[in-house]
Formats: sequence, structure tokens, C-alpha cells
Amino acid sequence: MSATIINGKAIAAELRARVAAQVPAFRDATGRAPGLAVVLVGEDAASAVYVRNKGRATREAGMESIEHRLPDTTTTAELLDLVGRLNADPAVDGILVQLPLPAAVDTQAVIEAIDPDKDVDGFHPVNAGRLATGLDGLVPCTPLGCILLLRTIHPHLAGLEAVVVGRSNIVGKPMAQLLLRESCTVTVVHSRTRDAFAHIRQADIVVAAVGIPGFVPAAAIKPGATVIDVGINRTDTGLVGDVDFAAASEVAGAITPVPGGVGPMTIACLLRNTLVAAARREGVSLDLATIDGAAA
Ligand SMILES: Nc1nc(=O)c2c([nH]1)NC[C@@H]1CN(c3ccc(C(=O)N[C@@H](CCC(=O)O)C(=O)O)cc3)C=[N+]21
Ligand SMILES: [Mg+2]
Repeated sequence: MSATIINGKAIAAELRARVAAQVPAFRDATGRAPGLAVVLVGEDAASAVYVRNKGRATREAGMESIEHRLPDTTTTAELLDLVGRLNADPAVDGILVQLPLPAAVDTQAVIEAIDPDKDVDGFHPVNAGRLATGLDGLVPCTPLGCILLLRTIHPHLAGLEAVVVGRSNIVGKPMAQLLLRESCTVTVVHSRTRDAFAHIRQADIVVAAVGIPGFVPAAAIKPGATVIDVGINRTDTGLVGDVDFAAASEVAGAITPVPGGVGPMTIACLLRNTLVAAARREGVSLDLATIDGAAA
């Protein structure tokens, strides 16, 4: 059996186009474009590439990209000051502070300084709490992108058994909350789980987000399961995910590739969140079901 390869790149392009299609109405209503501020501290090459890609995608969607590049000697106080100014700037709807920050910076303090209604990463504890309690907020981009990919395979997610591999605040935990919101039966396995593969083997849906190349072997996947690979690991042989793709694609029913799977959805969802934040701040109504796709 050979799995359906979930084309994240194409699905992300469609989402970006649906977001871009809403921008003229926002401009007409408000006299301005939605604005996304991205803050990059230091010289990390991979981060610089992501930030450049985000800026290009933002402009292509008709939004304003405001980029702040700061030296790796930037202090927590300086970052808090910048975040305060972005919070107060009416032209800024979304604020993304690229992680990881230099070790000397208090990352949590910076995240908590962002106005939750401009927190397009969905990392602020207020947005984590809103997600956990069923309130409208801003949802982390990568897990949201995974849900949108899953809906292309499973128009009805309710009742499916989902296993999330990893429990980070950025992916694993919000992923579990989103799957729960879709009425999946959710299990989270992590580094202290006694037999992670035994749980994964039961899953209709596997979301792998541990950051270990090839951590999930084909033998751990139930035949026909849908596998979403969040891992982006740089190895000698190039970018690889957390799933043994070659072998798993012979067992799974559907699987995301790396690259070309979840990564492009993260950026598309960032634009989607920026539009959502802008519309909420301005009191402009949006049809989210249409933006997120027909099955939403
Ligand atoms: N505050 C914050 N928010 C983030 O969302 C955030 C962050 N910090 N720090 C870094 C990670 C990483 N990240 C990616 C986004 C897109 C791709 C992506 O588009 N990947 C492509 C190609 C990647 C490549 O070729 O390097 C793909 O998977 O096909 C990957 C990774 C967002 N992050
Ligand atoms: Mg873990």
C-alpha cells in the first residue's frame, strides 16, 4: 500500500490565496492594510531565512510587513521596550518574536509582554488559556496548519483516535487541545511515556512533534493511519522529519512530506492569524469557515 502524500505546499498556497482575497475588503473598511511585525534577534541563518520567507509571504498577501532586526546582544529590557511600542502602534495587528531568543534573554517575559490580541503565534498564556477553555483567541500556527491538513483527509475528525508525539508549548500541547476541540480522542506521548509505540500503533491520526529525526518507525503506525510530521530536522542528508517517511509511506493511508508538508502551512496560518487579529481589532467581520477551507 502506498500512502496519499499530503501536499502541504499546495494546500498552503490555497490558504494564502483565500487570506489575500479578504485583504481588499479590510483595506476598504479601514483605509489600511493588516500589519505584521516580525522581530528577529541575532544572526541564526535558519531564522533569517524563515523571517525573509514570512516577509515575502506577508507582502504577497497584500499585508504590511514590519521587520525589526536586532543584534544578539539585545537585552530583555530592550525587547520589552520594543514589544511595548509594537503593542501601542495602531498599524501593527500581529507581533511575532522569532524563537529561539539568545540564552541571556528572558523568553517567557517577552512572550507575556505581547498584547494577547496581537499574539499571532498564539504563545501568550492568555491565548493558551482561551484555547483550553473554548474561547476565541489566536491559535498557534503550526498546530492549526496540522488541523487544516487533517481536514483534507478527514472531513469529520470527531471520534477518531489521535496520538500527539511530544508535549511542547509550541506544538504538542496546543495540538492536543485543537484535536480535542475537533472531538478526537487524544493521547499525548512524550519522553517519559513507558511504551510510546504501543500508543501510536492504536492511532487513526499521528502527529509527530519531537524533533528527533526518524523517531516514528513504520512499525509503530497502524495501517491506513494519517501521519502528520511536524519535525524539521537538518541532517547531513538534508531536511528530514520525525517520521521514517520512506517506510511509513508504505503503511500509512496519508502522510505529510518534509519539506513541503507542515512547514508551508505554518506560514500560511501566520497570515491567516494576522488577518484574524486585524479584523477583530477593527471590528471587521470575517467568514472564518471560508478562509480556513470548505470543510471547516
Ligand atoms: N515565534 C516563532 N514562530 C514560529 O512560527 C517559528 C519560530 N518562532 N521559530 C522557528 C520556527 C520554525 N518555523 C518554520 C516555518 C516555516 C517553515 C517552512 O516553510 N518550511 C519549509 C521549507 C523549510 C526549509 O527548506 O528550510 C517546508 O517544510 O517545506 C519551517 C519552519 C516557524 N517557527
Ligand atoms: Mg518531550
